[in-house]
Amino acid sequence: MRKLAAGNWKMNGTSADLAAVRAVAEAAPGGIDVLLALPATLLDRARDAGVALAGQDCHAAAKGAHTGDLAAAMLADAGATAVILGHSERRADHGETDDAIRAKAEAAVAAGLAPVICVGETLDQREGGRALDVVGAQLAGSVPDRAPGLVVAYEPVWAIGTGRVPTPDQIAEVHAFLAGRVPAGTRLLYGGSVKGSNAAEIFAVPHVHGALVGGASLKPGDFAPIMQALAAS
Ligand SMILES: O=C(CO)COP(=O)(O)O
Repeated sequence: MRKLAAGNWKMNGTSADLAAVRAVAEAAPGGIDVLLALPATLLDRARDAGVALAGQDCHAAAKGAHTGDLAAAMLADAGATAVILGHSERRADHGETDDAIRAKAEAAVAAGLAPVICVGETLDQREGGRALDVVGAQLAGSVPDRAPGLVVAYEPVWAIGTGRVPTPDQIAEVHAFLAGRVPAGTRLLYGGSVKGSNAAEIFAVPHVHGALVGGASLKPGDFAPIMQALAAS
């Protein structure tokens, strides 16, 4: 299975950052896939930068009266080949449910986009011993029956943007659990405070096929060592 280094720029990036997209493309080592989930406003302008692109959300409908939303086919038309769905920030900020995420994923598949579906427990849920129950329910509820190119990202909410990273054993437990529940060929990414300094340790964990990187994907100098660690893993 080809490994995948994915960057999630979240609500960051303007035309001034297109040079960073090109720099990531240039720094990408051979042998791994690299994917940047840019703000939708940059997708079309980055389509010739030499790196695969993803959206960060899409609507479940193909078109229509949904002010401010984007259809999966619009993202594909702008150059995306994948879309992140069900990120914990969207689950929290927009009240996205597993049902809604599954409907979006079905729309993404219909438009030819690979869905990158995020799951992950909060700190309360982990401390309550419910991490596997939570990610298992999110997975069962949000992954469609048919999803070519499916990627699942395990992103513990308490590790996102905090500098806190689960132990390799904690990541291994969740990834082994997910590996037993996803279709064959599904890549499993870890996300949450991945940096150049911890990437090699994370990529050595069984059933970790790459990373979904937030903050450290914004600067090519931070993302390059993560890509290199993945290529070397
Ligand atoms: O949410 C994330 C990627 O989707 C992770 O963000 P950080 O790498 O900034 O912790």
